[in-house]
Parts: sequence; structure tokens; C-alpha cells
Amino acid sequence: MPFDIHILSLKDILDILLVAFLLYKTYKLMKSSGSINIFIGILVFIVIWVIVSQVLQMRLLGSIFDKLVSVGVIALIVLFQDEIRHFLLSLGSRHRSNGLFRFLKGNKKGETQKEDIMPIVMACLNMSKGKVGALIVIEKDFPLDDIVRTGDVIDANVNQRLIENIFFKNSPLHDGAMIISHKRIKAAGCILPVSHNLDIPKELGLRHRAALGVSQETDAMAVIVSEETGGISIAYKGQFHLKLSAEELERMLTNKTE
Ligand SMILES: Nc1ncnc2c1ncn2[C@@H]1O[C@H](COP(=O)(O)OP(=O)(O)OP(=O)(O)O)[C@@H](O)[C@H]1O
Repeated sequence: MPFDIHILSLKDILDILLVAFLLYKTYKLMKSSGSINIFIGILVFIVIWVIVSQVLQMRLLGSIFDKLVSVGVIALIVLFQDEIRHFLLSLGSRHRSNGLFRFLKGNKKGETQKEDIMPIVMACLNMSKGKVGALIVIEKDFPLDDIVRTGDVIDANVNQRLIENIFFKNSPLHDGAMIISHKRIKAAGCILPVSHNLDIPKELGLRHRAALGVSQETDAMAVIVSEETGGISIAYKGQFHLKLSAEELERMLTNKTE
């Protein structure tokens, strides 16, 4: 068979770059959801498959691997439905609202009002001083109605004293998460999906895991005040931003980090 010399065209380079980008995105997604070993396993399988069927051209083993790959795609979709949903969500939400929070919707693009986030910032700072544990989830484009249903609906203005009151240790609603949407405290005492990421530091317990979980499955931002240390952290897009100062918290909430 004559050797086919093929000069790389611009399209090929673009093709390679896109595949590299997709692989990188998949790697990051798998890492944040704690499925990195599965990702490495799949890569190893693909390499073996390519060697067996393309390089060595072993027909019998190659055809078995081909069959496995065609069934495997469906298995992967079932296995990674959450990750795929998160990936599509992050692709979609990037092109909408330019990072403005849904609870601030109603403001024009780029007009995030400081007074809208200050009650949250001030409440978190006070709860941090008093070591009152809190978990506040701010909805963006992905609707959190299913999560709201797990708690008690409040539907009140975002108000510093109300936030502190809800998380006060003996309050009936202090357990679980508060959901803020459309500039309103929608609900409290809500149950969030817990992240199964194995890389989460041991000292971070369920409150932090739940915050990371919701940030992996939706595009919401979760603010955590630690009951143990008083530290304020944010989970966003499957990543922790730990031990934030007041300025950092304010900056992240006004979404200047985007
Ligand atoms: N799935 C969940 N959804 C919402 N809230 C949760 C969930 N799991 C735990 N919590 C909240 O976290 C609290 C338990 O926090 P835990 O001490 O395990 O977490 P932590 O991350 O170590 O935080 P802290 O630093 O405040 O102790 C529970 O009382 C509850 O209010």
C-alpha cells in the first residue's frame, strides 16, 4: 500500500486543537466530580483499542473492541449523565447573562447592585464572627425548584437579619441550605446533592460537600460559613474558594471574577 503523505492543513490543526480542548474539558469535569480514575481508564482503553485495531490491525480482537466501544458509548452516557448535563449547562450558561446572578435578574447587564448582595455579605461576616454555620445557594440560570421543594418555602426579601435569624443555632430552619433566587429568599432547610469528590480535604464535612455538590450539578454559587472555624468559603463551578476575606466574598458575589 503506498504511503500517503498528508500535509497538515489549517483544518487539521483546528481539528487537533478542538479534540485537545474537549479532552481537557472532560478531564477537568471528571476531576471535579471525582471520576478521574474512570477518565484515565477510558483513555487507556482507547489507546489499546487504537493500537489493536489501527496499528496492529488484529481483526478478531479489533472487532470485539469495536463492539465494546459501540455499547460503551451508551453505558458512558448513562454513567455520566450528571457530568454531561453539567458540561452542556456550563456551555449554555456561558452565553447567557454574562455571569449575572439570576437573583439579580431585572438589572441590566453589568449593573449588579451592591445593595443586593450586601445583606448576604454582612450576614455571612456576622455569622462568621459568631461561628454560626450557614449554607446559602444563589441560583443562576439553572432552576433550583427541585431543591427548593426539599425545604420550607419562605419567599421573602433578602434581608441580613432574616438570614442570620434562619441560621441561628436554635432556629427550626437552621439545618440545610437557604436558596436565594430572583432577589428573594426562596426557601430554607433545603437538602443539596452531596459531592462524592475524593479530593475534598478531610477537615471539610458535609456542609462543604453539599455546597460543592450543588455547584457541580448546577451553575449556582454556594456560600458556606463554617461552624467550626467561622471561615467563609464559596463553591462555584465545582471548585472551592476557601477562607475568603470580606472583599473577596463581595467580589465573588458581584461576579467580578468571571
Ligand atoms: N446534603 C445537605 N444539604 C444541605 N445541608 C447539609 C447537607 N448535609 C449537611 N448539611 C448541613 O451541614 C451541617 C453539618 O455540617 P458538618 O459539620 O458535617 O459540615 P462541615 O463542612 O464540617 O461544616 P462546619 O465547618 O460548619 O462544621 C448539617 O447540620 C446541615 O445543616
